Amino acid sequence: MSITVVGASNWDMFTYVDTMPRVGETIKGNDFKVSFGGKAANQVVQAALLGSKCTIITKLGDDVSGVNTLKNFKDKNINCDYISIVKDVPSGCATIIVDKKGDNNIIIVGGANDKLSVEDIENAKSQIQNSSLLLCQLEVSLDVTLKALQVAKESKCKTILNLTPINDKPIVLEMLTFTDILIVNEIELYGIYKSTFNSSDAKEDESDINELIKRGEQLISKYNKIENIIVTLGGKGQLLLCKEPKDNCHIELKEKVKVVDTTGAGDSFIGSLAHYLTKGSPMKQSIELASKVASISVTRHGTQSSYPSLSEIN
Ligand SMILES: Nc1ncnc2c1ncn2[C@@H]1O[C@H](COP(=O)(O)OP(=O)(O)OP(=O)(O)O)[C@@H](O)[C@H]1O
Repeated sequence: MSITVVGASNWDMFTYVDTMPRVGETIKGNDFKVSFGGKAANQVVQAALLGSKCTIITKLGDDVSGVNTLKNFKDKNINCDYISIVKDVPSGCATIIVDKKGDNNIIIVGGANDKLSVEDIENAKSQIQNSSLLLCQLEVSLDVTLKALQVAKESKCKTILNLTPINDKPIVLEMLTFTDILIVNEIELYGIYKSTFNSSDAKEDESDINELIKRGEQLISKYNKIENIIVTLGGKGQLLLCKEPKDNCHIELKEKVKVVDTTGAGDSFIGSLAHYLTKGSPMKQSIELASKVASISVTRHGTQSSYPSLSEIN
């Protein structure tokens, strides 16, 4: 029972300022923090913290952040056999400037993540096909993600696609023909609905649950392979959409928590969901358990640093 995650690892650098610098201006900042990021990295770390046997297929640069990221994966007992180090290329990184109002400017450099190739997936074919679950997002080249999903579906390995960052290229629609479980937030659901049905439909109310269910149902009947669509709704829980509309449900959060920082909550939820599904829990129960983990993560600062481990879940 193992999980393989394909995608990006990043080094997130946060600089805190009173006000954003203007072009050409040099200012003094108030604080600086670094943290591990990248959706694939976050998701695999959360699943591993809960005790799953995990592998990540990713690329790192030949630099200090690459060394630290590799150590972080090893410390979490994640299989690093399919991580390669790229010479003369930086590790993926995000420079995030946050002002005192909480507004931010973000610059993402793909670096080594952009070097992950279809050939890397071919080399990891047996790893993917011997896994119970493959987890992908859209942060690396889209042909790499498509290849990973295709390789998985040549075997019994289940596939989860987290459709973020949303992308309207036709290759993304092709991915949905190799996806068992699709995970989106409200905005991503509307995005994929529009590109699937070529629709410029004006009604796009992200808070209208019935409207979200309607769009999800149309998507699930369009793509035969998809068994479930899960729509994450932040503090409002999740929607679970199934092949049989009578099984659709809105899973509300069991208890209210004191929210400190929701960064990376989506990845905590997905990594946990992968963990509970591979342990054999039914879908609805897996969502409830994963939601509990993600709601602990929002009560703490940071991304991976906010993720609870098994011993903290009661
Ligand atoms: N305010 C909150 N209170 C409790 N739990 C929350 C809250 N916000 C998020 N969560 C938990 O985290 C899960 C994922 O959150 P969200 O819907 O914001 O994902 P996302 O939009 O994909 O987020 P991200 O920006 O992290 O990618 C939710 O389904 C829920 O379980």
